[in-house]
Amino acid sequence: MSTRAGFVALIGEPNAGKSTLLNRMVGAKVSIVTHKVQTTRARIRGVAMEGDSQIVFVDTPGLFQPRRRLDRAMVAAAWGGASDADVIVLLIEAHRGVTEGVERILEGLADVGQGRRVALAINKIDRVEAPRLLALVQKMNERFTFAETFMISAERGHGCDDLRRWLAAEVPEGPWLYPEDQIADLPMRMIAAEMTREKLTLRLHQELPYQMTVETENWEERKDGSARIDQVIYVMRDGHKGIVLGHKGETIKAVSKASREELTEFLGRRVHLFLQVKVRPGWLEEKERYSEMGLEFRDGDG
Ligand SMILES: Nc1nc2c(ncn2[C@@H]2O[C@H](COP(=O)(O)OP(=O)(O)OP(=O)(O)O)[C@@H](O)[C@H]2O)c(=O)[nH]1
Repeated sequence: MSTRAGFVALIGEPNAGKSTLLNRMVGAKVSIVTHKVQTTRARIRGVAMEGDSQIVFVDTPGLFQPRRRLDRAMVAAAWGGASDADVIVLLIEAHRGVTEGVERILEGLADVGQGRRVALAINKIDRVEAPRLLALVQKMNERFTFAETFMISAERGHGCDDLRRWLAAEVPEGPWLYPEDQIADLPMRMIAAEMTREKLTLRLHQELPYQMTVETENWEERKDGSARIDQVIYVMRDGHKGIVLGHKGETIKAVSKASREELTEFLGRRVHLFLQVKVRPGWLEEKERYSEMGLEFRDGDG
């Protein structure tokens, strides 16, 4: 059996229906709530299995929420997740057509999308009549050479299976990136890590060592209905460790408490959260390796 696996960046304006589509693709409810903090990190939104293919969806936060001063470097960084992905899916809304936001994305694609597979998915087709839809398909394809165009309704499911099958065939041949038994709780692990990261960011402000990552190492469902979550905060240098721990461990304690409270509310049950800080000097190299796959920090994060 030859397996396939790869990264798919789902891009589109806010409200285009990315979350709805993702839930369809992944087949489970995945919602990321920590959008308060602007990071340019490509994070994993979910993993879909289709036949022998593993499709890992990443998103590119910050891309479509222009900041007051959005310089070139930030735009480039924000596109990072998309430019590292094997396939890009641009999601637009049928009834809104080529909006200003879509124009901006098309401009970005002219750079980033060159030489890579980009699919167009026109969503919310339930909201328009066929002639208007076809005109939009034509207009968009005149603007960019899409590898394929899909007309879908993420909410009702139309066209979603076709899109998933197409993506499954597009991702490169290779071993799966996640063990099958971890896929189900992967989004939750990511969300939990993101929550802790957010608390660290809020707590440390400018002091935050940007070369830092949080990983959920272990997630255990306990018989009493609570969850035990072990996370590791990786920093680059010993000095950073001190910053994260804080005076007498005050910072890490406060972060742990805040993150635990949010997780408890999010999960609707008791959470035991264990945080550890580890120095991982080799992380930068790993970071580069990972970012090739659209996985980790981009420079300019934070
Ligand atoms: N009519 C219609 N509405 C849809 C469809 N797909 C999504 N929606 C609605 O569009 C709205 C936005 O969907 P989301 O999935 O939250 O959009 P998003 O792109 O993830 O939005 P952000 O998180 O803001 O980036 C929701 O109210 C959905 O119910 C569709 O196929 N048809």
